[in-house]
Amino acid sequence: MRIALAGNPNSGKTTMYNALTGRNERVGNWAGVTVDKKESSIRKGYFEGAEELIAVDLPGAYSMSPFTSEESITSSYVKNESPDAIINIVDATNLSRSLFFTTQLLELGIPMVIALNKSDITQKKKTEIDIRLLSERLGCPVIQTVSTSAGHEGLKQVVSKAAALKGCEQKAPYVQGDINLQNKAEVEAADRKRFAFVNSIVKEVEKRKVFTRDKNKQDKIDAVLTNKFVGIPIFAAVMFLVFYISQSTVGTWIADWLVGWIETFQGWAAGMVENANPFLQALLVDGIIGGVGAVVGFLPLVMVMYFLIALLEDCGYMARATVVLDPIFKRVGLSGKSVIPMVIGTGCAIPGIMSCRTIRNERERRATAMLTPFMPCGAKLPVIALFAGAFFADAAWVGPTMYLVGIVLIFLGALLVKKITGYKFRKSFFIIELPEYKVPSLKRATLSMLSRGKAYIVKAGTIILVCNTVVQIMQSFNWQFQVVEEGMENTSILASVASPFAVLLIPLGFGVWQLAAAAITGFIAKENVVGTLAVVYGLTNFIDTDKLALVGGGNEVAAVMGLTKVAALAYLMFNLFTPPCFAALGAMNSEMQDKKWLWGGIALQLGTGYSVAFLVYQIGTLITTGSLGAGFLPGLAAVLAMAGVLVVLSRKTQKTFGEKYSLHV
Ligand SMILES: Nc1nc2c(ncn2[C@@H]2O[C@H](COP(=O)(O)OP(=O)(O)OP(=O)(O)O)[C@@H](O)[C@H]2O)c(=O)[nH]1
Ligand SMILES: [Mg+2]
Repeated sequence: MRIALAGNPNSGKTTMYNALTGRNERVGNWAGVTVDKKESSIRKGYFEGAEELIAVDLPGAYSMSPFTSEESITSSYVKNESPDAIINIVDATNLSRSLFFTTQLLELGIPMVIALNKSDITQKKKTEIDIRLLSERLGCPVIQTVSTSAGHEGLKQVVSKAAALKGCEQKAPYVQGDINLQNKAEVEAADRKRFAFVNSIVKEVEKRKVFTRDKNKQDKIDAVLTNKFVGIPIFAAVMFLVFYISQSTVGTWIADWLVGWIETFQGWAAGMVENANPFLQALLVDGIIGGVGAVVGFLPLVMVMYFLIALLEDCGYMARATVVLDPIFKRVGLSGKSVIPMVIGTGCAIPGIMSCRTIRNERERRATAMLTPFMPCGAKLPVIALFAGAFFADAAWVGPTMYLVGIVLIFLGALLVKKITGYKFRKSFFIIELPEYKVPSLKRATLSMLSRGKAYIVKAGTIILVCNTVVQIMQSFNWQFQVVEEGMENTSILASVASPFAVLLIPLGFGVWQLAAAAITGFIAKENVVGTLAVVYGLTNFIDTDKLALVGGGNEVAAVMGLTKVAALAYLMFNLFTPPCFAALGAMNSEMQDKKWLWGGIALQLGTGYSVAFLVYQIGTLITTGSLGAGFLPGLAAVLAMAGVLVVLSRKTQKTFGEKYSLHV
């Protein structure tokens, strides 16, 4: 039999689901973590009886009349697929809000048990709830539970009660008469009546120690953290700390330590296969062990960051941060929650895009998924470092400028998306609900870190590995499948594939096949850019292709590439702000679930990268030399054509929306 877990957001449904089934679905200390239906069978320890029980975890909902897409998953599931029983998870700390949905569920006539969850918190706060009376008033069993402690007696009782109820009839305590659901006033009046009914029950059954000191303290902290003026500086400081710990101290210590070990191991392995076949040596020592080394050097930074972010999520801070940032993000058509994908995206765009899940509004979610890759990810750092080292004497402004440009592009891109999708005619419902503060759980943070880190490791281990091999072959062989000799790099397969693209890049200041080739391998994975440049320019003496770093000779590297500073900057930005990598596009695809949005996103990224590089190169060249760079006119034509498409698209939207929303008298 099938048992649905339904209730308000953040009431602990997924926590209970994980406890009952032994699964490991994502939980988080805020509303709207689960967005899909999930099902799995309940472990035997929780009930007696031979029949298989299947638990169905649903997204949280405040009401049966849905106004977000996740809520409609929930209401249509319980209405149309009639589960055999419902466990209604009620957040005991927020009884009156929860029971609104409860009374609606009870009207469906599906046997139901109420799990009065988070009862550990109510106990601590000395809030008393008269379970017996509540159960009597609602006409359904009520059981206290604590989902966070697996094996809790309450969980067993809830499951066996739900199983025993199959086929039983329960009488709904409140029935809403027939109303016209299209009529807003009627619906509101009915909702108000229901609230009055619910409040009358709550008054009877609940005795709060009016505002405990604890609650006051929380409110005071919230007043500061979500304050209009200090909230943002606090957020900036917290983020600075996260980056400082993960990128400059703890993360780098772990990385250095690991890389040291790998290098020792690499040396040892090289000694072992000294006399073996050179192909085997190359494959094992440089290919596999070296490749692992490159990932290991960067993974700890990402993992430490994800761990810290998970702690911030779990203790309740991130929910406050999204509230502070929401007014800013809303202006450009994003959600306060968009900040989380963007922060995560500075590690790797894939988990970043995947964390868009918790954004409830579909448009905001898709727009965020499309824009997150503009945040320079960890794989782009070696590219930035190479260009900063070779062309700008390691100037400190290069790195931060790239992040700043990324943020500006996100906002501009969001405005564009808003214009084209007619966003301004749509309301964004950001339900400001602040979860309780709590001591973050190290276990949950570790799990969250691992699941996000896994996305990166899988990418490194599959797509990148395969594509890298292909690129290696393309750059080492010519079309006759003979090994390309040094100095003859322009006869390789890669060169012939890249050359036609190079023509398109002339207006950007870098129309040569080598740079085009590196940009193309960069689409596969940004880690490749540095390695490909080293190979196609014969710079392997100056660039360590394992560590993807410049090892002295910055000026020589610059001389061999033959780029002006301005063109180098344009090339760097082109690599950073064109589509990220194949794997991230895959993540975008699965998050957006709409081909139009996916291609729109890719086009936006391509157009942005191209236009930014064009502007940087042409304007920079004009300033530094007094005349425009090569290919100005064709480049301008291309950029204007793209701008033209955007104008036409947004005009079209304005028109259709204008018609749709015009007032007919
Ligand atoms: N103290 C306490 N915390 C709990 C309990 N159950 C869940 N939580 C916490 O409540 C938060 C929300 O849990 P989730 O399981 O993600 O909630 P959900 O109902 O699935 O939320 P949505 O998916 O957003 O609808 C998490 O931080 C949990 O650790 C409980 O019994 N006691
Ligand atoms: Mg959930």
